Amino acid sequence: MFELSEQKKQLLKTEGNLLVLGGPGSGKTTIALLKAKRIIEEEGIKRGQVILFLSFARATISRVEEQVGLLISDKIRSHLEINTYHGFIWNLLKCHGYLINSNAPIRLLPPPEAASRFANISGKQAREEEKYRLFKEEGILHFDLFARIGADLLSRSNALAKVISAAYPVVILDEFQDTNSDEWEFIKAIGKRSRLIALADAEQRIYEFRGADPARIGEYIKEFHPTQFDFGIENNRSKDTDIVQFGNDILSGKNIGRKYKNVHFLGYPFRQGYPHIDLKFTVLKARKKIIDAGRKDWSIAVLVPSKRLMLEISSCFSTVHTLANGNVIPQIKHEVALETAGPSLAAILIAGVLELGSQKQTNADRLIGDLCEHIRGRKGDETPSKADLDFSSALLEYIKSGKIRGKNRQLAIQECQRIMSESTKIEFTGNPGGDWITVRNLIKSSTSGYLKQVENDAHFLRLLHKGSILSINLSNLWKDYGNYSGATEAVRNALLQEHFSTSTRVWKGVHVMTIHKSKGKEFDEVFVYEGRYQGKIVRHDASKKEMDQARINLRVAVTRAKQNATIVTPSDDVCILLK
Ligand SMILES: Nc1ncnc2c1ncn2[C@@H]1O[C@H](COP(=O)(O)OP(=O)(O)OP(=O)(O)O)[C@@H](O)[C@H]1O
Repeated sequence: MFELSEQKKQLLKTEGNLLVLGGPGSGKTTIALLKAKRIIEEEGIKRGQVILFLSFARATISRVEEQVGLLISDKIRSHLEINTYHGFIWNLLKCHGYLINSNAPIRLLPPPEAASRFANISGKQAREEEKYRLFKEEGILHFDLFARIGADLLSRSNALAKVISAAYPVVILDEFQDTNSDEWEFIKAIGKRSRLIALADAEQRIYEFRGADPARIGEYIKEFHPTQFDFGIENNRSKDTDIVQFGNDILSGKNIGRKYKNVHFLGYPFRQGYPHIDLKFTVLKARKKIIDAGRKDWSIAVLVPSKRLMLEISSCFSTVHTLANGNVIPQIKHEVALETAGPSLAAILIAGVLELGSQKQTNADRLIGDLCEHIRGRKGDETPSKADLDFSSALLEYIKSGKIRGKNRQLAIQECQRIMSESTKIEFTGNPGGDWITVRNLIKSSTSGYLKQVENDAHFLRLLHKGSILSINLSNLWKDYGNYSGATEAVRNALLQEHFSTSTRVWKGVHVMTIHKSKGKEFDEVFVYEGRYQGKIVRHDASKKEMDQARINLRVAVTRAKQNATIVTPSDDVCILLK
């Protein structure tokens, strides 16, 4: 079992609210779970009472679950709930939402549909107002409002707040430094009666853009008077390496000119036509070394500053390259955390064709409507381009007036009509996987770029594997009706379930993700990669604030490594934090 420092042993004995500070890998999550274990086993917890471990992201939860598996027996596991703010608050609202909104039941606005609905509302203020209006007037809840509405609920109903705190007497707050103002309001409300254990590292604050505030830890101290513990630079993740030291030195710039054990730097040259091939070689080499050493359950992460670079790397890893000298560079099997809006909206469109086609009905307007949703919402939180917005507005106008101008727009309409008509001629088989691909291929046959984009996005959907809930539900529809009537609803439900599911994901093999997504995770080998033209860790002309944020981001990235961290940067334009 783990050996604990005196300070950690002391923490286990301390009652009341706690603030647990410490650098990357200092053991904050681990000690919080051990504390939960002790509370459950020794301090006594009543039947039905649960310790809540609150995290921001589902991906972090799977990492925490891994640790729970090592530390906590199944017997006491039932007294521990690990959930996201979204998941926990949604459960509250499902049961008690009527207390703050008479539009019962409250309906959720899933992120992909929200993206499409908000596509042409510009300005933060206007978007916020529309979110509130939707909730107040129509009872439709945008995901961004969860924490604020949850806080409202607890502060308005004393009786409910008492019930919740009786059920959750202790709440552990993971990554507390990244708490935004709405989440803070929620914490203040629940902390009135429940004990709080906040885990934080101010220097891992990488969500300032979504409202994380440097003053938050101070506010917590003022409000809850916690007993404080600081594990400083204790390093349990990458023992006997200088990885944490390097991470800390990056913050002040002390790293320049120094060497660090197990921290490597690699410059890559410009290679016409093969932009990321050096990274690919490097990862292949690292993977081979691990496999040759007979290691099982290994993990490698490639962490990049931007989503666009992540997609480029993923596509490079998925390609078999043949070099000028005839050498063949194989694919690298990997996982990539893709934006889910595009694939989700593509799935809704495909389900619509499946649903109508299998009933021998055509309704091209519905397909055109689904195509508009996809065009407007496929980039998630990013606003679509003006061209895309204009295109989708023209199609929507066509649905109303039957009029459309412009070659590409007419083509999209004709293609929707053709696809609908062709879909009624398909002999569907009742095998959801096969029928899904038949529809996808029909869409692929389109000559309209916008429909091709749907087909492209649909490849990244991971909902329809054998045995999945969606696959079973579609099979059941077929059994009941002999067609796929209700397929769209089934897909929407599956997408929502996916959003709240906290099923454990195993972080093994090669992963490509943004630095932001890597927070709270750990991998054997980490490659932090920056692009040549875009996806820089920091721009040359960055402001002081941007530079400080980039230092924090780079520290988070390298300290995800257990064994080796390698920073890969263009050799003729080395990252300015390294020189
Ligand atoms: N006392 C200990 N002895 C040995 N290993 C430990 C100990 N505490 C934690 N570890 C291991 O060190 C790693 C990092 O621990 P943990 O995730 O708890 O740190 P953290 O402070 O939450 O990290 P971060 O802030 O980077 O997310 C984990 O693999 C964990 O199993």
